[in-house]
Amino acid sequence: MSASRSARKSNSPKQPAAIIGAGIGGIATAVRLALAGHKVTVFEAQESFGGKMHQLVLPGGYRFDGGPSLFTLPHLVDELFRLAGREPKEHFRYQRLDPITQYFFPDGTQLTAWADEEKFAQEVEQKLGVPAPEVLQFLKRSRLAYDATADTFLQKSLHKARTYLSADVLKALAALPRLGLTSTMHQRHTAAFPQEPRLVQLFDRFATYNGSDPYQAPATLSMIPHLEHGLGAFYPEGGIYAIAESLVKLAEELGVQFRYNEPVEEILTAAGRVTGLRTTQEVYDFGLVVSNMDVVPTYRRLLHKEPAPERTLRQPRSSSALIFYWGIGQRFPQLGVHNIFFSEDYKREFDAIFQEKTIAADPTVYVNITSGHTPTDAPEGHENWFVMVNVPHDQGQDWPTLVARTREAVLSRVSQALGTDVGQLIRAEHVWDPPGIEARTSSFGGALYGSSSNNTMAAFLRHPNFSQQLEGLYFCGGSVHPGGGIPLCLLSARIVADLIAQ
Ligand SMILES: Cc1cc2nc3c(=O)[nH]c(=O)nc-3n(C[C@H](O)[C@H](O)[C@H](O)COP(=O)(O)OP(=O)(O)OC[C@H]3O[C@@H](n4cnc5c(N)ncnc54)[C@H](O)[C@@H]3O)c2cc1C
Repeated sequence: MSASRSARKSNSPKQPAAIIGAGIGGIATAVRLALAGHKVTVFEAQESFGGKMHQLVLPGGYRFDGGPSLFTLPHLVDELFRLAGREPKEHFRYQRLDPITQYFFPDGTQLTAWADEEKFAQEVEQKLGVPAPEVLQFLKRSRLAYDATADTFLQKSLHKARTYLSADVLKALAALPRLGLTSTMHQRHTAAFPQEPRLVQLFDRFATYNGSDPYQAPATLSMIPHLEHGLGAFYPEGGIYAIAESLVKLAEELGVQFRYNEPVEEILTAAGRVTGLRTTQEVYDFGLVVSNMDVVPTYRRLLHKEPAPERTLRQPRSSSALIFYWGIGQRFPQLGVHNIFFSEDYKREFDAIFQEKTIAADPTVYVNITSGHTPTDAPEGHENWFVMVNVPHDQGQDWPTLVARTREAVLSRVSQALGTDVGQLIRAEHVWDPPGIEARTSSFGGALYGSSSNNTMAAFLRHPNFSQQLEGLYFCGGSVHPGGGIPLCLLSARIVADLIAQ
């Protein structure tokens, strides 16, 4: 044990803790509990860690991050290394992306989202004709909304009475109506840029960052652009998978034991508290259990003898994704790490997802390419395309038909925008659809972010980070408070560790 580690680690013996699932939330919780002095065992159903944050390699040498591709708030990863007394840069490195995103509109307009807000505003003025000061004013409002609410809604448990005793929290709650509880994100963006539907579409897209619908989600979510435009988008050295990889290494150095290929089948309880776990291999005694498994199957499968919080579990799910991983036999210098090919009719697209539970004929296409930054991710002269379309979560749709139809629509859109027959360039292919996402991660219906944030009260209706019925049971990860996405999963780990410490 290093001197720094022993200095940081708690001396008092704590009860052993079990974590169900080695997703990013489970890994971060393992690090925190190990640092607090708990002996931690992580049970993972799959053969390795990461959950949605896994990686895959296709024949021909194309490496892909399987799930997340956009990385914000990197200090939340650094924080874990610092807590362990390590210099973050020696274990995990990243760079700020500039430009952040290349946007392609159906009318042929191409717009670059530069990291610098002024430069981005100038680009919008030049390409879309919206005066730069109006764009800067919008981004400023996004920052103010973020600053007014993020600490309260993302960093604290909303389900403990003591949270509401703080003056900051009461101030944030009082600010909510002003920040937009009665209008939608789309209405907010249309009011800001009435003359330019393309800019409205660009900012509406941020609703998809937590799997929501900009035509339903409250205008308070207009704070999301600040995450990317104000605080920055980042690229980890080696890709997103490096986040999970470096944190698992840290957890192992802190003594955390990872038991792969060992799914948990039941959380054992007696007299209102957790007593242990039954896995496919053994029965274990544990008084402290943290589930990183999606909260719906945690109740339905692991706690089926206990009453479930039905109202919480019935909250509408977030969107899911259909991903085509393509090894592409050519380089496209006009593309960056993040590329968006917008559809003609954004409203149609979200109606299809959230009302009709299907995929619109002409969906917006997101293409993530990491081989420009990490050359080993594709052979020389080739690229690794992670091509994603937002889709509804699985409700028994005819996925093979939807996948085949959407593949053609995607190829048509990107080929048209790039002036090349992209289908001819595909050298390797893999597809991940909502049933596949559920099968690999246990996420209910393959939803990417747990429940959606389409409802004004969504933040309060998410499952808390602790069980209200069973002592010793806690929850982390994207299906519980504060929500899905890498930063929020990392924050869920912080909240769980704080609750356990208290
Ligand atoms: C295609 C896609 C794109 C995304 N894009 C982004 C993005 O750009 N930026 C971003 O921030 N976020 C993005 N996300 C969301 C982000 O990936 C997730 O919010 C986050 O990774 C979820 O982490 P988690 O801790 O909830 O665990 P999960 O990743 O859901 O992992 C849960 C783990 O628990 C294991 N498990 C489940 N049941 C059991 C059991 N019974 N016993 C043992 N183990 C079990 C699973 O095998 C899995 O390893 C994306 C997700 C996907 C799928």
